[in-house]
Amino acid sequence: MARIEQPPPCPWFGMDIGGTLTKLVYFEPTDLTDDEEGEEHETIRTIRKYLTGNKAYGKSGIRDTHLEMKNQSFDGRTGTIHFIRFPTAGMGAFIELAKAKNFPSVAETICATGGGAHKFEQDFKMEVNLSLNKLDELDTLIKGIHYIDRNNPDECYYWKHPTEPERCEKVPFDFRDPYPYLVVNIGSGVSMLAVSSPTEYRRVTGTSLGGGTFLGLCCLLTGCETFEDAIQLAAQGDHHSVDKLVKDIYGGDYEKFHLPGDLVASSFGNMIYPDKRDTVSKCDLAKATLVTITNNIGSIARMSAVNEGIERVVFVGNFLRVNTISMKLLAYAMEYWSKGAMKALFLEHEGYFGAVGCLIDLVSGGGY
Ligand SMILES: Nc1ncnc2c1ncn2[C@@H]1O[C@H](COP(=O)(O)OP(=O)(O)OP(=O)(O)O)[C@@H](O)[C@H]1O
Ligand SMILES: CC(C)(CO)[C@@H](O)C(=O)NCCC(=O)O
Repeated sequence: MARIEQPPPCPWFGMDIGGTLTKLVYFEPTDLTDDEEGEEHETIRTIRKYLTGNKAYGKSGIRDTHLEMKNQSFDGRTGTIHFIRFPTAGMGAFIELAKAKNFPSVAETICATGGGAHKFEQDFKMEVNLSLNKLDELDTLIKGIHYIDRNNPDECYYWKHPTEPERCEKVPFDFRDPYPYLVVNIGSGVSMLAVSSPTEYRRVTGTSLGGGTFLGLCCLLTGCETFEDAIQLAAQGDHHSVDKLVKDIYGGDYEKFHLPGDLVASSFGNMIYPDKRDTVSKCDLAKATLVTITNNIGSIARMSAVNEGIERVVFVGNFLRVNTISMKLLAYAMEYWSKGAMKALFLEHEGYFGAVGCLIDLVSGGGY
């Protein structure tokens, strides 16, 4: 049953504590009158100024200013939603900051989702005396997708001509009547959900070969340290020398079953040969890792969509951040293997939907 209550007083946050990244969304009221600003609790003012005045927080916190949503209205208040992320490994420092900024004097509870809402619940209680109102990560993901899509006209898009660099373009997609659709959430691991209405969905399947696998393998194979570096290496690499292709096995196409010679027959299959291992570069290994993980996800997504009788597949999650290579690969693979029947769709706010779903739950008293 929906819980319909008044939202608590500001500040309003939603937090998604994932296996790799924590996503924090913050609603900044922008309609405060001078009087209200004067009366604002000092701690709220400090938090507001700190969060909205910076783009970087400590060593690894980032505010994604390009995603900011202005003129959002909740409970008679108008304001801006801000999008902030930091590595979950830094949760200790975040808890310290909440303590230092005296957060518990203005909020007793934070709405939180993701595995970390469970894992860190006791730490929040013991260290800062904050209770976590735990929400399910997939419920909030769907809620967040529906809220943002309805409130940001340019949210949904697809890639047209994904394999032709000169003609390839990002095209807006009208997502007003999307049901049924499949959500493929590529985080550390991958969850796939069949969504049949604004309130009904089912987790169809998942795979542990996800964004965490890409980054973990890249760190091992190339010595890189960050996701951004891994993606940059991949952008300069060529996977064809790492993978064994159909033409490496057939000498050309496998005609009977229409498998073109350039198709990957065996990911990393050429790395069994010492001479090939000696000639591949770090960039090639990064690209091969990216292509392997992406194609595997695309393949499971396509089979799940076929099983569910679904044609629209929406890919989200931070694995797609600054990662047009994977988006274009997914766009091509979905279209090619479904003979044009399926479409790969993408959303601008990539990894933030769970955190937004939490915020919406908070401000709507669970009744949204
Ligand atoms: N700055 C970054 N640091 C680390 N990983 C990043 C970064 N940017 C993008 N990524 C990619 O995003 C993935 C994490 O995505 P996301 O935040 O959606 O998942 P999560 O919530 O941490 O994981 P899960 O949902 O499985 O608990 C990483 O595994 C990595 O592939
Ligand atoms: C465990 C979660 C749901 C945490 O977000 C995610 O990482 C995931 O869906 N992993 C894949 C698990 C599997 O279905 O094999």
